[in-house]
Amino acid sequence: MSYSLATEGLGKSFTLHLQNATAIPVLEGVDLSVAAGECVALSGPSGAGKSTLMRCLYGNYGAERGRILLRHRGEMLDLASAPARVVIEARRETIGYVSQFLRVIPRVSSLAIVAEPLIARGVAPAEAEARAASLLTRLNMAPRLHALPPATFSGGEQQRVNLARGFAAEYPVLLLDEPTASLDAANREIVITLIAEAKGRGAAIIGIFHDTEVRDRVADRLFTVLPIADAA
Ligand SMILES: Nc1ncnc2c1ncn2[C@@H]1O[C@H](COP(=O)(O)OP(=O)(O)OP(=O)(O)O)[C@@H](O)[C@H]1O
Repeated sequence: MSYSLATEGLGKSFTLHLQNATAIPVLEGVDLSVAAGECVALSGPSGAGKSTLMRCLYGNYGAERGRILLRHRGEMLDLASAPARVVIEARRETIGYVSQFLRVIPRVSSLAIVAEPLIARGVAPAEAEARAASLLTRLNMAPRLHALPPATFSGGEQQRVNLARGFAAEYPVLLLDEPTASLDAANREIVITLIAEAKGRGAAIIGIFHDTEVRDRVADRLFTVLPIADAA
């Protein structure tokens, strides 16, 4: 089977520098894989390391051990050892990450935030903005909100801007961290549809879904992350 993203023996611990450099091991020997068109949901108890694993997959946290293999430009790229410029290129073209909270940039409109990844990839600004507007509208963001910076938006509105940005770009690999956490039932349904459409066009998706109904409807299988003491 060929995978869009796979980890081999991934390990990560945190070092608490202000507490005598105490090491907190979080991930050990993680072998996870996701194929094109598949959605894998990370499960496991609170504090087990699901968010840490997601951040390692996107390169926000460096992996201490193991490999993170991403199908990028037709070849398997090890994100764990790739130079920063290659990681940035992979993020532009291949792997997207919808975090739980939007990173708000002062004075930048919602439309520009959503269109930005498309423009970075070379899509003409007018087309990128049309696609951004269409996604925002699908997520029930009224046109008057498109021109506003999302700093003053509600939690659910900010999450929808973040989701529009992630889905508009049509990344081949998409990481979703609790994508429906702040949404009402109607918008939750739309996100479920967007995930199904992304799978349909061959995207590989890894998600954390605390809403078990959403998880059961979108996930093809679960990958359990266990606290290291339990896994040993
Ligand atoms: N930056 C950090 N520095 C030190 N410890 C951290 C850091 N980030 C996470 N941890 C610890 O790593 C462990 C895993 O945290 P993580 O947030 O990945 O868990 P999770 O499975 O996503 O939990 P939840 O389901 O509650 O969101 C926890 O014990 C947490 O306290």
